[in-house]
Amino acid sequence: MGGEAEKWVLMVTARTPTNIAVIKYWGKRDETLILPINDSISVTLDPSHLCTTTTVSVSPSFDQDRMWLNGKEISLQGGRFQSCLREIRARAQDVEDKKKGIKINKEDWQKLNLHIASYNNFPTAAGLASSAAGLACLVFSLAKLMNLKEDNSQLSAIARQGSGSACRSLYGGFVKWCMGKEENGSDSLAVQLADEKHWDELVIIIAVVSAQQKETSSTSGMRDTVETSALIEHRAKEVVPKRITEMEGAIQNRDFATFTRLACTDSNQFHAVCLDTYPPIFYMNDTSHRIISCVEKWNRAEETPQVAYTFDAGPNAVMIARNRKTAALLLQRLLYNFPPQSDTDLDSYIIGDKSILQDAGIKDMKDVEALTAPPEVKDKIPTEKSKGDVSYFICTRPGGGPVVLSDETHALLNPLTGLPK
Ligand SMILES: Nc1ncnc2c1ncn2[C@@H]1O[C@H](COP(=O)(O)OP(=O)(O)OP(=O)(O)O)[C@@H](O)[C@H]1O
Ligand SMILES: C[C@@](O)(CCOP(=O)(O)OP(=O)(O)O)CC(=O)O
Repeated sequence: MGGEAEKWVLMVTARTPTNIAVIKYWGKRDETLILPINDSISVTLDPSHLCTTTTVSVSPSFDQDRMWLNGKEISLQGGRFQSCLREIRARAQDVEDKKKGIKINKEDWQKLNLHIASYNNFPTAAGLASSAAGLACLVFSLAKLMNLKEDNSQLSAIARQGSGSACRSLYGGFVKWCMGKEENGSDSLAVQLADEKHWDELVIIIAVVSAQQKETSSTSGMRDTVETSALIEHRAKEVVPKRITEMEGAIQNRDFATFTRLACTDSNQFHAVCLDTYPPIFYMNDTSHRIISCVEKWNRAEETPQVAYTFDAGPNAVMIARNRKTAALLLQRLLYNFPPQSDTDLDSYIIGDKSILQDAGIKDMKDVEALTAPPEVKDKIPTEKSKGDVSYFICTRPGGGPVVLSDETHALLNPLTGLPK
Protein backbone atom coordinates (compact mmCIF):
# COMPACT_ATOMS: atom_id res chain seq x y z
CA MET A 1 0.00 0.00 0.00
CA GLY A 2 1.23 3.48 -0.71
CA GLY A 3 0.03 7.06 -0.74
CA GLU A 4 0.61 10.28 1.04
CA ALA A 5 0.33 9.88 4.83
CA GLU A 6 -2.09 6.95 4.22
CA LYS A 7 -4.90 9.49 4.04
CA TRP A 8 -6.15 8.69 0.59
CA VAL A 9 -9.67 7.56 -0.25
CA LEU A 10 -10.27 5.68 -3.49
CA MET A 11 -13.83 5.33 -4.71
CA VAL A 12 -16.14 4.14 -7.48
CA THR A 13 -19.78 5.01 -8.13
CA ALA A 14 -22.09 2.82 -10.21
CA ARG A 15 -25.72 2.71 -11.18
CA THR A 16 -27.66 -0.54 -11.58
CA PRO A 17 -31.19 -1.23 -12.79
CA THR A 18 -33.96 -3.24 -11.22
CA ASN A 19 -35.68 -6.07 -13.07
CA ILE A 20 -39.09 -7.68 -13.28
CA ALA A 21 -39.43 -11.41 -13.84
CA VAL A 22 -41.78 -12.58 -16.59
CA ILE A 23 -41.07 -16.23 -15.72
CA LYS A 24 -40.75 -16.21 -11.94
CA TYR A 25 -38.09 -17.50 -9.57
CA TRP A 26 -39.84 -18.93 -6.51
CA GLY A 27 -38.19 -21.62 -4.40
CA LYS A 28 -34.61 -22.56 -3.51
CA ARG A 29 -32.75 -25.85 -3.47
CA ASP A 30 -29.92 -24.30 -1.40
CA GLU A 31 -30.71 -21.50 1.06
CA THR A 32 -27.14 -20.33 1.72
CA LEU A 33 -25.81 -20.32 -1.82
CA ILE A 34 -29.23 -19.17 -3.10
CA LEU A 35 -29.71 -21.81 -5.77
CA PRO A 36 -33.18 -21.86 -7.36
CA ILE A 37 -35.45 -24.79 -8.25
CA ASN A 38 -36.13 -23.41 -11.75
CA ASP A 39 -34.75 -21.04 -14.39
CA SER A 40 -36.32 -17.57 -14.61
CA ILE A 41 -36.47 -14.77 -17.20
CA SER A 42 -36.71 -11.04 -16.57
CA VAL A 43 -36.92 -7.67 -18.28
CA THR A 44 -34.51 -5.02 -17.03
CA LEU A 45 -36.23 -1.71 -16.29
CA ASP A 46 -34.88 1.62 -17.51
CA PRO A 47 -32.49 2.92 -14.81
CA SER A 48 -33.50 6.53 -15.57
CA HIS A 49 -36.73 5.75 -13.69
CA LEU A 50 -35.85 2.92 -11.28
CA CYS A 51 -32.29 2.33 -10.16
CA THR A 52 -29.81 2.01 -7.36
CA THR A 53 -26.74 4.25 -7.16
CA THR A 54 -23.91 2.97 -4.99
CA THR A 55 -20.55 4.50 -4.08
CA VAL A 56 -17.92 2.15 -2.68
CA SER A 57 -14.70 3.44 -1.19
CA VAL A 58 -11.55 2.15 0.41
CA SER A 59 -9.02 3.89 2.63
CA PRO A 60 -6.36 2.78 5.12
CA SER A 61 -8.00 5.21 7.55
CA PHE A 62 -11.31 3.24 7.69
CA ASP A 63 -11.40 1.06 10.82
CA GLN A 64 -14.30 -1.20 9.78
CA ASP A 65 -16.61 -1.99 6.83
CA ARG A 66 -19.62 0.36 6.99
CA MET A 67 -22.71 0.90 4.86
CA TRP A 68 -25.39 3.60 4.55
CA LEU A 69 -28.66 2.84 2.71
CA ASN A 70 -30.78 5.82 1.72
CA GLY A 71 -28.79 7.96 4.17
CA LYS A 72 -29.15 5.67 7.21
CA GLU A 73 -26.36 3.45 8.49
CA ILE A 74 -27.22 -0.26 8.22
CA SER A 75 -25.39 -3.35 9.45
CA LEU A 76 -23.25 -5.35 7.04
CA GLN A 77 -23.16 -8.31 9.43
CA GLY A 78 -25.91 -10.27 7.63
CA GLY A 79 -24.80 -13.53 6.00
CA ARG A 80 -25.75 -12.34 2.51
CA PHE A 81 -23.70 -9.13 2.63
CA GLN A 82 -20.83 -11.12 4.13
CA SER A 83 -20.98 -13.74 1.33
CA CYS A 84 -20.80 -11.02 -1.33
CA LEU A 85 -17.92 -9.19 0.39
CA ARG A 86 -15.98 -12.43 0.90
CA GLU A 87 -16.44 -13.62 -2.69
CA ILE A 88 -15.40 -10.26 -4.14
CA ARG A 89 -12.37 -9.81 -1.86
CA ALA A 90 -11.21 -13.31 -2.85
CA ARG A 91 -11.07 -12.20 -6.51
CA ALA A 92 -9.61 -8.70 -5.97
CA GLN A 93 -6.62 -7.66 -8.11
CA ASP A 94 -3.80 -5.12 -7.86
CA VAL A 95 -5.00 -1.53 -8.24
CA GLU A 96 -2.88 1.47 -9.04
CA ASP A 97 -3.90 5.15 -9.23
CA LYS A 98 -0.76 6.92 -10.34
CA LYS A 99 -2.34 10.41 -10.15
CA LYS A 100 -3.20 9.96 -6.51
CA GLY A 101 -0.03 7.96 -5.80
CA ILE A 102 -2.01 4.93 -4.60
CA LYS A 103 -0.92 1.34 -5.03
CA ILE A 104 -2.97 -1.52 -3.57
CA ASN A 105 -1.67 -5.09 -3.90
CA LYS A 106 -4.30 -7.78 -4.20
CA GLU A 107 -3.45 -9.24 -0.76
CA ASP A 108 -4.09 -5.80 0.83
CA TRP A 109 -7.85 -6.05 0.12
CA GLN A 110 -8.24 -8.60 2.93
CA LYS A 111 -7.09 -5.98 5.49
CA LEU A 112 -8.53 -2.81 4.00
CA ASN A 113 -11.98 -1.67 5.13
CA LEU A 114 -14.76 -0.34 2.91
CA HIS A 115 -17.32 2.43 3.16
CA ILE A 116 -20.43 1.95 1.03
CA ALA A 117 -23.32 4.33 0.44
CA SER A 118 -26.35 3.40 -1.61
CA TYR A 119 -29.50 5.15 -2.71
CA ASN A 120 -32.64 3.74 -4.34
CA ASN A 121 -34.62 6.26 -6.38
CA PHE A 122 -37.83 4.27 -5.59
CA PRO A 123 -39.38 2.75 -2.43
CA THR A 124 -37.23 0.11 -0.67
CA ALA A 125 -38.79 -3.27 0.28
CA ALA A 126 -42.13 -2.49 -1.37
CA GLY A 127 -42.12 -5.23 -4.00
CA LEU A 128 -40.26 -3.11 -6.54
CA ALA A 129 -37.15 -5.32 -6.40
CA SER A 130 -34.93 -2.94 -4.44
CA SER A 131 -32.90 -5.90 -3.21
CA ALA A 132 -32.23 -6.91 -6.84
CA ALA A 133 -30.92 -3.51 -7.93
CA GLY A 134 -29.21 -2.96 -4.55
CA LEU A 135 -27.23 -6.18 -4.33
CA ALA A 136 -26.33 -6.11 -8.03
CA CYS A 137 -25.02 -2.56 -7.63
CA LEU A 138 -23.01 -3.48 -4.54
CA VAL A 139 -21.30 -6.36 -6.36
CA PHE A 140 -20.78 -4.44 -9.61
CA SER A 141 -19.29 -1.34 -7.95
CA LEU A 142 -17.00 -3.37 -5.66
CA ALA A 143 -15.84 -5.43 -8.67
CA LYS A 144 -14.82 -2.18 -10.40
CA LEU A 145 -13.13 -0.77 -7.30
CA MET A 146 -11.12 -3.98 -6.78
CA ASN A 147 -10.38 -4.42 -10.50
CA LEU A 148 -11.92 -7.90 -10.80
CA LYS A 149 -11.28 -9.77 -14.07
CA GLU A 150 -14.65 -11.57 -14.01
CA ASP A 151 -17.30 -10.72 -16.61
CA ASN A 152 -20.87 -9.70 -15.70
CA SER A 153 -22.12 -13.29 -15.89
CA GLN A 154 -19.51 -14.42 -13.35
CA LEU A 155 -20.33 -11.38 -11.20
CA SER A 156 -24.00 -12.39 -11.36
CA ALA A 157 -23.13 -15.60 -9.50
CA ILE A 158 -21.81 -13.41 -6.65
CA ALA A 159 -24.80 -11.05 -6.70
CA ARG A 160 -27.03 -14.15 -6.57
CA GLN A 161 -25.65 -14.88 -3.10
CA GLY A 162 -26.91 -11.47 -1.97
CA SER A 163 -30.42 -11.96 -3.35
CA GLY A 164 -31.46 -14.42 -6.04
CA SER A 165 -33.19 -11.94 -8.34
CA ALA A 166 -30.15 -9.61 -8.11
CA CYS A 167 -28.18 -11.84 -10.51
CA ARG A 168 -30.53 -10.78 -13.33
CA SER A 169 -29.74 -7.07 -12.78
CA LEU A 170 -26.18 -7.46 -14.12
CA TYR A 171 -27.52 -7.11 -17.68
CA GLY A 172 -29.90 -4.86 -19.58
CA GLY A 173 -32.69 -6.00 -21.87
CA PHE A 174 -33.94 -9.59 -21.45
CA VAL A 175 -32.10 -11.84 -19.04
CA LYS A 176 -32.22 -15.51 -18.11
CA TRP A 177 -31.05 -16.88 -14.77
CA CYS A 178 -29.93 -20.44 -15.49
CA MET A 179 -30.57 -22.49 -12.36
CA GLY A 180 -27.43 -24.61 -12.93
CA LYS A 181 -26.65 -28.14 -11.79
CA GLU A 182 -23.48 -27.80 -9.73
CA GLU A 183 -23.72 -28.14 -5.96
CA ASN A 184 -21.32 -25.21 -5.44
CA GLY A 185 -23.50 -22.94 -7.59
CA SER A 186 -20.77 -22.07 -10.09
CA ASP A 187 -23.17 -22.53 -13.04
CA SER A 188 -26.15 -20.77 -11.46
CA LEU A 189 -25.78 -17.44 -13.21
CA ALA A 190 -27.41 -14.89 -15.49
CA VAL A 191 -27.00 -14.59 -19.26
CA GLN A 192 -28.36 -11.89 -21.55
CA LEU A 193 -30.98 -13.15 -24.03
CA ALA A 194 -31.29 -9.85 -25.93
CA ASP A 195 -30.28 -6.27 -25.21
CA GLU A 196 -32.71 -3.41 -24.59
CA LYS A 197 -32.62 -2.28 -28.23
CA HIS A 198 -33.85 -5.64 -29.51
CA TRP A 199 -37.51 -4.96 -28.62
CA ASP A 200 -37.59 -1.23 -28.04
CA GLU A 201 -41.29 -0.68 -28.79
CA LEU A 202 -42.35 -2.03 -25.40
CA VAL A 203 -43.60 0.41 -22.77
CA ILE A 204 -43.90 -0.51 -19.11
CA ILE A 205 -46.41 1.01 -16.69
CA ILE A 206 -46.14 0.14 -12.99
CA ALA A 207 -49.11 0.72 -10.71
CA VAL A 208 -47.72 1.28 -7.21
CA VAL A 209 -50.63 -0.05 -5.22
CA SER A 210 -48.94 0.13 -1.90
CA ALA A 211 -45.56 1.56 -1.03
CA GLN A 212 -45.78 -0.01 2.46
CA GLN A 213 -43.35 -2.72 3.51
CA LYS A 214 -44.82 -6.17 2.85
CA GLU A 215 -45.85 -8.78 5.44
CA THR A 216 -44.06 -11.86 4.10
CA SER A 217 -40.58 -11.42 2.60
CA SER A 218 -39.81 -13.29 -0.62
CA THR A 219 -37.13 -15.27 1.25
CA SER A 220 -39.45 -16.69 3.92
CA GLY A 221 -42.42 -16.91 1.57
CA MET A 222 -40.62 -19.15 -0.92
CA ARG A 223 -39.18 -21.27 1.90
CA ASP A 224 -42.71 -21.92 3.20
CA THR A 225 -43.92 -22.70 -0.33
CA VAL A 226 -41.19 -25.29 -0.91
CA GLU A 227 -41.96 -26.88 2.47
CA THR A 228 -45.75 -26.99 2.21
CA SER A 229 -47.08 -26.56 -1.33
CA ALA A 230 -48.06 -29.67 -3.26
CA LEU A 231 -48.11 -27.68 -6.51
CA ILE A 232 -44.64 -26.13 -6.45
CA GLU A 233 -42.83 -29.27 -7.59
CA HIS A 234 -45.13 -29.64 -10.59
CA ARG A 235 -44.52 -25.97 -11.43
CA ALA A 236 -40.72 -26.23 -11.19
CA LYS A 237 -40.33 -29.59 -12.95
CA GLU A 238 -43.11 -29.63 -15.56
CA VAL A 239 -44.40 -26.13 -16.22
CA VAL A 240 -41.47 -23.72 -16.02
CA PRO A 241 -38.98 -25.61 -18.26
CA LYS A 242 -41.47 -25.53 -21.18
CA ARG A 243 -42.33 -21.89 -20.54
CA ILE A 244 -38.66 -20.89 -20.49
CA THR A 245 -38.10 -22.36 -23.97
CA GLU A 246 -41.28 -20.74 -25.28
CA MET A 247 -40.48 -17.39 -23.68
CA GLU A 248 -36.98 -17.36 -25.19
CA GLY A 249 -38.58 -17.87 -28.60
CA ALA A 250 -41.21 -15.17 -27.98
CA ILE A 251 -38.48 -12.66 -27.05
CA GLN A 252 -36.29 -13.61 -30.02
CA ASN A 253 -39.24 -13.21 -32.44
CA ARG A 254 -40.81 -10.22 -30.68
CA ASP A 255 -43.99 -12.30 -30.51
CA PHE A 256 -46.11 -10.17 -28.19
CA ALA A 257 -49.12 -12.53 -28.07
CA THR A 258 -47.01 -15.46 -26.81
CA PHE A 259 -45.01 -13.16 -24.52
CA THR A 260 -48.26 -11.94 -22.93
CA ARG A 261 -49.80 -15.37 -22.51
CA LEU A 262 -46.65 -16.69 -20.81
CA ALA A 263 -46.02 -13.65 -18.59
CA CYS A 264 -49.64 -13.46 -17.36
CA THR A 265 -50.09 -17.18 -16.76
CA ASP A 266 -46.73 -17.43 -15.01
CA SER A 267 -47.52 -14.54 -12.68
CA ASN A 268 -50.91 -16.10 -11.95
CA GLN A 269 -49.31 -19.48 -11.25
CA PHE A 270 -46.75 -17.93 -8.91
CA HIS A 271 -49.61 -16.35 -6.91
CA ALA A 272 -51.47 -19.67 -7.05
CA VAL A 273 -48.55 -21.51 -5.40
CA CYS A 274 -48.49 -18.74 -2.79
CA LEU A 275 -52.14 -19.49 -2.08
CA ASP A 276 -51.29 -23.20 -2.02
CA THR A 277 -48.66 -22.52 0.68
CA TYR A 278 -49.74 -23.28 4.24
CA PRO A 279 -50.50 -20.91 5.89
CA PRO A 280 -51.43 -19.16 2.61
CA ILE A 281 -49.57 -16.09 1.40
CA PHE A 282 -51.54 -13.24 -0.19
CA TYR A 283 -49.41 -10.77 -2.09
CA MET A 284 -52.07 -9.34 -4.38
CA ASN A 285 -55.04 -7.37 -3.06
CA ASP A 286 -58.42 -6.23 -4.45
CA THR A 287 -56.83 -3.44 -6.45
CA SER A 288 -54.38 -5.92 -8.03
CA HIS A 289 -57.31 -8.15 -9.00
CA ARG A 290 -59.21 -5.22 -10.51
CA ILE A 291 -56.15 -4.29 -12.59
CA ILE A 292 -55.94 -7.87 -13.89
CA SER A 293 -59.58 -7.86 -14.86
CA CYS A 294 -59.30 -4.48 -16.59
CA VAL A 295 -56.37 -5.76 -18.71
CA GLU A 296 -57.96 -9.16 -19.37
CA LYS A 297 -61.24 -7.61 -20.54
CA TRP A 298 -59.40 -5.32 -22.93
CA ASN A 299 -57.11 -8.08 -24.28
CA ARG A 300 -60.14 -10.29 -24.89
CA ALA A 301 -61.98 -7.53 -26.73
CA GLU A 302 -59.07 -7.04 -29.15
CA GLU A 303 -57.97 -9.44 -31.86
CA THR A 304 -54.60 -9.85 -30.24
CA PRO A 305 -53.36 -9.02 -26.70
CA GLN A 306 -52.38 -5.40 -26.05
CA VAL A 307 -50.87 -5.60 -22.57
CA ALA A 308 -49.12 -8.19 -20.39
CA TYR A 309 -49.22 -7.98 -16.59
CA THR A 310 -47.07 -9.47 -13.89
CA PHE A 311 -46.99 -9.15 -10.09
CA ASP A 312 -44.05 -9.93 -7.79
CA ALA A 313 -44.25 -10.53 -4.05
CA GLY A 314 -46.56 -7.55 -3.49
CA PRO A 315 -49.72 -5.92 -4.83
CA ASN A 316 -48.02 -3.65 -7.40
CA ALA A 317 -48.87 -4.35 -11.04
CA VAL A 318 -46.22 -4.25 -13.75
CA MET A 319 -47.90 -3.88 -17.13
CA ILE A 320 -46.02 -4.24 -20.42
CA ALA A 321 -47.71 -2.63 -23.41
CA ARG A 322 -46.88 -3.72 -26.96
CA ASN A 323 -46.06 -0.15 -28.07
CA ARG A 324 -46.52 3.55 -27.22
CA LYS A 325 -49.96 3.69 -28.78
CA THR A 326 -51.30 0.88 -26.61
CA ALA A 327 -49.50 2.34 -23.59
CA ALA A 328 -51.44 5.59 -24.08
CA LEU A 329 -54.72 3.65 -24.35
CA LEU A 330 -53.76 1.67 -21.27
CA LEU A 331 -53.05 4.83 -19.29
CA GLN A 332 -56.49 6.20 -20.22
CA ARG A 333 -58.11 3.00 -18.94
CA LEU A 334 -56.04 3.02 -15.76
CA LEU A 335 -56.82 6.67 -15.02
CA TYR A 336 -60.50 6.06 -15.71
CA ASN A 337 -60.64 3.10 -13.28
CA PHE A 338 -58.10 4.35 -10.72
CA PRO A 339 -58.28 8.15 -10.58
CA PRO A 340 -56.07 9.99 -8.08
CA GLN A 341 -57.40 11.36 -4.82
CA SER A 342 -58.75 14.92 -5.14
CA ASP A 343 -55.70 16.44 -3.42
CA THR A 344 -53.15 14.62 -5.62
CA ASP A 345 -51.84 16.47 -8.65
CA LEU A 346 -51.40 14.67 -11.94
CA ASP A 347 -47.70 15.50 -12.06
CA SER A 348 -46.98 13.41 -8.97
CA TYR A 349 -49.55 10.71 -9.90
CA ILE A 350 -47.83 9.79 -13.19
CA ILE A 351 -44.06 9.73 -12.83
CA GLY A 352 -41.20 8.56 -15.06
CA ASP A 353 -41.72 9.00 -18.80
CA LYS A 354 -44.54 11.56 -18.73
CA SER A 355 -44.67 11.78 -22.55
CA ILE A 356 -47.10 8.80 -22.51
CA LEU A 357 -49.55 11.11 -20.75
CA GLN A 358 -49.34 13.59 -23.65
CA ASP A 359 -49.87 10.73 -26.11
CA ALA A 360 -53.00 9.85 -24.14
CA GLY A 361 -54.20 13.45 -24.60
CA ILE A 362 -54.25 14.11 -20.86
CA LYS A 363 -52.94 17.50 -19.72
CA ASP A 364 -54.68 18.04 -16.40
CA MET A 365 -57.23 16.67 -13.93
CA LYS A 366 -60.11 17.98 -16.08
CA ASP A 367 -59.02 15.60 -18.85
CA VAL A 368 -58.93 12.71 -16.31
CA GLU A 369 -62.46 13.56 -15.13
CA ALA A 370 -63.66 13.68 -18.73
CA LEU A 371 -62.47 10.12 -19.50
CA THR A 372 -65.30 7.76 -20.49
CA ALA A 373 -65.63 4.02 -20.01
CA PRO A 374 -63.59 2.06 -22.58
CA PRO A 375 -65.67 0.24 -25.24
CA GLU A 376 -65.08 -3.20 -23.71
CA VAL A 377 -67.03 -2.24 -20.57
CA LYS A 378 -69.75 -0.15 -22.26
CA ASP A 379 -73.35 -1.27 -21.69
CA LYS A 380 -72.23 -3.43 -18.80
CA ILE A 381 -72.51 -2.80 -15.09
CA PRO A 382 -70.33 0.27 -14.36
CA THR A 383 -67.04 -0.67 -12.72
CA GLU A 384 -66.60 0.47 -9.16
CA LYS A 385 -64.30 3.50 -9.04
CA SER A 386 -62.40 4.26 -5.95
CA LYS A 387 -59.98 7.16 -5.74
CA GLY A 388 -56.64 6.58 -4.14
CA ASP A 389 -56.38 2.76 -4.52
CA VAL A 390 -53.25 3.31 -6.61
CA SER A 391 -50.60 5.54 -4.97
CA TYR A 392 -49.00 6.48 -8.30
CA PHE A 393 -47.99 5.12 -11.70
CA ILE A 394 -44.45 4.85 -13.08
CA CYS A 395 -44.09 4.94 -16.88
CA THR A 396 -40.90 3.33 -18.08
CA ARG A 397 -39.45 0.88 -20.64
CA PRO A 398 -36.88 -1.92 -20.90
CA GLY A 399 -33.45 -0.51 -20.11
CA GLY A 400 -29.71 -1.06 -19.99
CA GLY A 401 -27.43 -2.81 -17.51
CA PRO A 402 -25.02 -1.50 -14.84
CA VAL A 403 -22.73 1.44 -15.59
CA VAL A 404 -19.90 3.19 -13.79
CA LEU A 405 -20.61 6.89 -13.19
CA SER A 406 -17.24 8.55 -13.62
CA ASP A 407 -18.47 12.09 -12.93
CA GLU A 408 -17.63 12.62 -9.21
CA THR A 409 -20.75 14.75 -8.65
CA HIS A 410 -22.76 11.47 -8.59
CA ALA A 411 -20.70 10.10 -5.68
CA LEU A 412 -22.62 9.55 -2.43
CA LEU A 413 -19.47 9.69 -0.28
CA ASN A 414 -17.21 12.65 0.38
CA PRO A 415 -13.95 12.02 -1.55
CA LEU A 416 -11.83 13.38 1.31
CA THR A 417 -13.46 11.73 4.34
CA GLY A 418 -15.21 8.69 2.79
CA LEU A 419 -18.32 9.58 4.82
CA PRO A 420 -21.81 10.22 3.36
CA LYS A 421 -22.09 13.66 1.72
N1 LIG B 1 -29.45 -0.16 -2.49
C1 LIG B 1 -29.31 -1.23 -1.73
N2 LIG B 1 -28.08 -1.68 -1.40
C2 LIG B 1 -27.94 -2.79 -0.65
N3 LIG B 1 -28.96 -3.49 -0.17
C3 LIG B 1 -30.21 -3.09 -0.45
C4 LIG B 1 -30.44 -1.93 -1.25
N4 LIG B 1 -31.77 -1.77 -1.37
C5 LIG B 1 -32.36 -2.77 -0.69
N5 LIG B 1 -31.43 -3.57 -0.13
C6 LIG B 1 -31.65 -4.73 0.72
O1 LIG B 1 -32.84 -5.36 0.31
C7 LIG B 1 -33.80 -5.39 1.38
C8 LIG B 1 -35.21 -5.26 0.83
O2 LIG B 1 -35.48 -6.44 0.11
P1 LIG B 1 -36.94 -7.07 -0.01
O3 LIG B 1 -36.82 -8.34 -0.79
O4 LIG B 1 -37.58 -7.08 1.33
O5 LIG B 1 -37.74 -5.97 -0.84
P2 LIG B 1 -37.75 -5.63 -2.37
O6 LIG B 1 -36.50 -6.12 -3.01
O7 LIG B 1 -38.01 -4.17 -2.54
O8 LIG B 1 -38.99 -6.43 -2.89
P3 LIG B 1 -39.05 -7.75 -3.84
O9 LIG B 1 -37.73 -8.44 -3.84
O10 LIG B 1 -40.13 -8.59 -3.28
O11 LIG B 1 -39.42 -7.23 -5.19
C9 LIG B 1 -33.37 -4.22 2.27
O12 LIG B 1 -33.80 -4.40 3.58
C10 LIG B 1 -31.84 -4.27 2.15
O13 LIG B 1 -31.29 -5.27 2.99
C1 LIG C 1 -41.36 -12.86 -6.70
C2 LIG C 1 -39.92 -12.68 -7.11
O1 LIG C 1 -39.66 -11.31 -7.21
C3 LIG C 1 -39.03 -13.34 -6.07
C4 LIG C 1 -37.74 -12.66 -5.83
O2 LIG C 1 -37.13 -13.18 -4.71
P1 LIG C 1 -35.80 -12.55 -4.07
O3 LIG C 1 -34.72 -12.53 -5.08
O4 LIG C 1 -36.13 -11.25 -3.43
O5 LIG C 1 -35.49 -13.64 -2.97
P2 LIG C 1 -34.12 -14.06 -2.27
O6 LIG C 1 -33.33 -14.84 -3.27
O7 LIG C 1 -34.50 -14.86 -1.08
O8 LIG C 1 -33.43 -12.76 -1.89
C5 LIG C 1 -39.76 -13.37 -8.47
C6 LIG C 1 -38.54 -13.06 -9.28
O9 LIG C 1 -37.96 -11.96 -9.16
O10 LIG C 1 -38.17 -13.92 -10.10
